[in-house]
Amino acid sequence: MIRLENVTTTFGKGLDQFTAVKDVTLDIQAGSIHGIIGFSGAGKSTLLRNINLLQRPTSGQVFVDGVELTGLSEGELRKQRHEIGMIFQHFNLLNNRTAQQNVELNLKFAGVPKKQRRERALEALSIVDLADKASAYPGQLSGGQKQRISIARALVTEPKVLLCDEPTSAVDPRTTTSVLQYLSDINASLGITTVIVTHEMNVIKAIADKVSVMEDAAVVEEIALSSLQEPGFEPKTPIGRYLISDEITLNRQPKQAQDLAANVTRV
Ligand SMILES: Nc1ncnc2c1ncn2[C@@H]1O[C@H](COP(=O)(O)OP(=O)(O)OP(=O)(O)O)[C@@H](O)[C@H]1O
Repeated sequence: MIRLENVTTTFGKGLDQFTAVKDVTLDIQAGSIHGIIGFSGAGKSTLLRNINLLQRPTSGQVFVDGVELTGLSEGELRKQRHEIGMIFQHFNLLNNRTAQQNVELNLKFAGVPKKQRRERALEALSIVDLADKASAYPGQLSGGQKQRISIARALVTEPKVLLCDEPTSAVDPRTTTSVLQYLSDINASLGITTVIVTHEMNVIKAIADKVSVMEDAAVVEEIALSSLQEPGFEPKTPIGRYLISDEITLNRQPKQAQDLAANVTRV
């Protein structure tokens, strides 16, 4: 569904030039949840933003659902971006618009007639159980609720791909579980290919099928979460081993989000 070929992204010029993503080739399967993990500054967010060309790579190719985004004109790219939703650490909601208006904006940008926007926005809000907060302003909502509004906004154009940039970094642990549960449910029910950037291994262990480990702008290792259950399995790289063993959650099952569901309080 998503293929990056030899993607490199540099910032600045001359002596100030800095490579944030170095020659990354990556395949992400349709319908999967794919994590990108690494320490601060490893290049995770830049790589994620390379997928929808929010950050255009300096070189290399990006394919989403068979379309080479790096080969499109700006106009074609704008259309294609409706296939790719995105959520952010700090939600990026407009504070002077209601939840519903925030969600409707994406439909407006997608050229959906006004009459249909209200109904579709309410449908998207009901996926995250927030139809009753349609008239609330972001300032009246909790962090978890704001992230759910931003998930509804991302889903409203019925994208095939959902990009999540540190979606749980600004919320508390219980809300983290709730947000991950919604992302997991949405992936399962709508089949949306989901890519999650995080520096928290417990997020990856809870929700991802595979994880790309980044270090110094490169993807140094890819780990299928199911392999953590194989006796004797060890990540190949020191950073992979560190990240996997970093958390006190080593004995957790991948896809444990379902197991956690029983204890989740929706917030
Ligand atoms: N627009 C930009 N201009 C210049 N440098 C940038 C820009 N965006 C990112 N960088 C640099 O590229 C490197 C990678 O940044 P990026 O945000 O992708 O890392 P990250 O792994 O997501 O880090 P974090 O976990 O702290 O968000 C950093 O050193 C950052 O300062």
